[in-house]
Amino acid sequence: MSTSLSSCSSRSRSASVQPGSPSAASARHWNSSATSPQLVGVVGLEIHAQIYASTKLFSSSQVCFSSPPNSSVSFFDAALPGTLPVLNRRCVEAAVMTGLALGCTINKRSLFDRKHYFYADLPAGYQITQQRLPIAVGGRLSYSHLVGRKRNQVVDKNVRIKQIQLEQDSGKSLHDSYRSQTLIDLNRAGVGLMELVLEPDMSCGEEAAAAVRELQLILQALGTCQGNMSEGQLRVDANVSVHRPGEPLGVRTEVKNINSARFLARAIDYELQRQMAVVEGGGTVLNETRAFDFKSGQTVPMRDKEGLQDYRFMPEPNLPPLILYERETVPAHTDPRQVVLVDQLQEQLPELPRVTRDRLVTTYGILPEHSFTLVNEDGLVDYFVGVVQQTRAEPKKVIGWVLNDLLGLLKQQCLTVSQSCPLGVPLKWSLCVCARVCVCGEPCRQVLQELWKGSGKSAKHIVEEQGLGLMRDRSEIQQVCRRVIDSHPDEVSALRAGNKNVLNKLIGQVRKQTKGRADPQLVRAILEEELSRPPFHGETT
Ligand SMILES: Nc1ncnc2c1ncn2[C@@H]1O[C@H](COP(=O)(O)OP(=O)(O)OP(=O)(O)O)[C@@H](O)[C@H]1O
Ligand SMILES: [Mg+2]
Ligand SMILES: [Mg+2]
Repeated sequence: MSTSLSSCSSRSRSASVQPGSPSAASARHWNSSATSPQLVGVVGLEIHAQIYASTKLFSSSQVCFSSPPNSSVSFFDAALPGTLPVLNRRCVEAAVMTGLALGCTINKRSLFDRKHYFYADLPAGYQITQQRLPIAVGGRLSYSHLVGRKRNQVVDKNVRIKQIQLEQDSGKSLHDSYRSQTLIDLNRAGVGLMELVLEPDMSCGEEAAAAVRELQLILQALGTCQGNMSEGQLRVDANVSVHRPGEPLGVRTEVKNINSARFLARAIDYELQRQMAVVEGGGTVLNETRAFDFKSGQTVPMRDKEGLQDYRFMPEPNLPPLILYERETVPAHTDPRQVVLVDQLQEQLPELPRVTRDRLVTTYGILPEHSFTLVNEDGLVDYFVGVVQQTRAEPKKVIGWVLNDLLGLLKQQCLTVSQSCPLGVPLKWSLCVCARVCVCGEPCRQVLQELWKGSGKSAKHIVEEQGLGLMRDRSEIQQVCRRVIDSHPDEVSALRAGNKNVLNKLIGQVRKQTKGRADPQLVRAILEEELSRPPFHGETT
């Protein structure tokens, strides 16, 4: 196979080129030795985001992930004859907010349609969706991914959004292999979904995973979807094809219902490899629906979706067109409860993750890659900002402490910052104490570990009890500095020869020998002072 998928950066559309334009795709990828260009991957996603609402899209049944099977099913959800849909205002607002945040045009008039298919967990035999005229069109999802050996170079990319449509979720089929039965749970039937259809602007699994992670953050910031992929709140269908740049797009396969960003990347890259092998072997790719088997890491054809689907779309006769307004266009005497105002929702949009990251970098001078980690972890931005404000410690020190020590502990316990409440409050105070007393490093880690055990002792108490406070005694530190200088002759000569970077190594040694307690600023000052003196006779020059 002539194309490697180890990295998509060489084959992906770069930040400076308008995504999706044929010229962008044909501008590179030519194999200098070959007469025809190499095959490249094309990826387009359909993302189903479950709307964060207390009730379903067209009924008043509760939405609850963990309720007992079939305990939240209204007559309408079960498709009993004579029942009618009543549109949930909250779902409409969520779709409008999502569209606005992604720069879409909001259609002031949109329509509902029936999409028919036969499946046991779809009792009506059709799903209500928005095929002809969806609520939002156009728009763009900007995302970044970190590349480079240390993953510290930020590459910005864009993917165009074709449309966002409101639709119903289906029920769930639960397969009981022991009894050879399939059981149906209709709790999910009729839950509000936003289907976001993305244009085929991506070229590999890594890009698709980064785009989905960014969308997840945006939806969470908006509060329109909780975005928990493992609970199925965000499910992705990956459309994948290969072609030679300059030629029409290849036949796509659709890998259905992927519920983790990591699996999404793996499924797409596997599927690209598979299709490239087919095309290079002279075969043709079939337009089929496939599933990802995470155990084998392979995609396999789905038996139930063989052949071309005819959904027999028709207008939904029980729902009038959905009309949205701006404040100025609301007709007189309209019931305000029946009105969704687009301009009002626009004003209510919160700060989006991209803006938060930029703000963290400019306000606190932290590295861009650190701003990504802060924003990616639920509750960590507020935590970081709170600690900086309360301690007035240098943000660069706080970020080191938060990312290295706090996150390490949280990961061990499989917790997020928000979940660590009620520990959150004492933790914040412990950070304050640590920032004042011992700045960062090993002593802070010890304090945190003690607090985590829940002994009830305060951070200050632990610092005093274990003698973890910052060491500020000049003569004590000077002695350690001298010992370190004497035992590192090569480093000292390198420093004296002008290699200033070596100083950090010596500072590190002093901190190590004092178990991280020596005040780093004092250590630096003493080392510089000691090393500025002319060497004694016999000492390395
Ligand atoms: N050649 C291609 N290669 C990869 N992706 C493609 C290609 N052509 C279209 N796509 C992607 O396929 C998706 C099509 O989604 P859309 O909802 O319009 O139709 P569908 O998949 O036929 O319908 P359904 O909603 O029933 O799955 C889009 O995300 C689009 O970007
Ligand atoms: Mg679709
Ligand atoms: Mg599809």
